Amino acid sequence: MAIEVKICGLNTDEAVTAALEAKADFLGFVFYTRSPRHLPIAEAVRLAAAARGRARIVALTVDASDDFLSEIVDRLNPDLLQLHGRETPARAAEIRALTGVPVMKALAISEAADLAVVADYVASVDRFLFDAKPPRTPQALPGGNGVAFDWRLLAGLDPGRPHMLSGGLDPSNVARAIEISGVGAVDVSSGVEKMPGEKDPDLIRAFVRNARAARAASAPRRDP
Ligand SMILES: O=C(O)c1ccccc1N[C@@H]1O[C@H](COP(=O)(O)O)[C@@H](O)[C@H]1O
Repeated sequence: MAIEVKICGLNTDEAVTAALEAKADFLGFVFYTRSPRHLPIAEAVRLAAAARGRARIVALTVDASDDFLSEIVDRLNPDLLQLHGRETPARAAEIRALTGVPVMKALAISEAADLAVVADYVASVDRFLFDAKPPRTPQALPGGNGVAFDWRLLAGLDPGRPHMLSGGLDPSNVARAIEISGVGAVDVSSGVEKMPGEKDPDLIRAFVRNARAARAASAPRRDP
């Protein structure tokens, strides 16, 4: 079964076109003002128009308010909300009920014990995204830092929901990451950039190609 690929932090027509032509499955738009990939909602709506029906549209938020989430959903109509902050299981369930949009909760992983919280979230979310813990520096973002974790921690894991791997992936390591972790879906942001916030169409194409060429170790769960 084909590996699913999400390209996150898209902010130009050129990058959206590259992701769509490469047949990425998910296109991510970042709504977090501290990120170099942050977009005003109107610009995300414009960029996403080309993607609708060709790839799933993902809105990434970090501890967003009800008002902000409602505005994103009303205007962008995303297929998936990526919750990349400190949202609790109760808050994730609340967001899903408020918006009616499936949610993907990002969990920060550095050791096996970090996976214990999966059980707390499983009833409240539709997908998991396993990302590295951010560096302990004042300028570090909750994600998008280009930092990897030990992919072996995910080998053989069934979190009860479809899951994606992210954190420090790039065209040179994505196939190995898939083979070691056994995941059926991967997500990338900084690994397909020339500099923070500036996507490279060639790297986007190479990432999707190399992910699809990987030998998946396990049959991935599908949908939403
Ligand atoms: O990309 C961002 O700017 C971002 C900001 C805040 C939270 C998450 C963010 N991105 C997500 O982080 C992971 C890993 O990114 P990277 O490939 O290591 O750069 C990825 O899931 C992005 O969706």
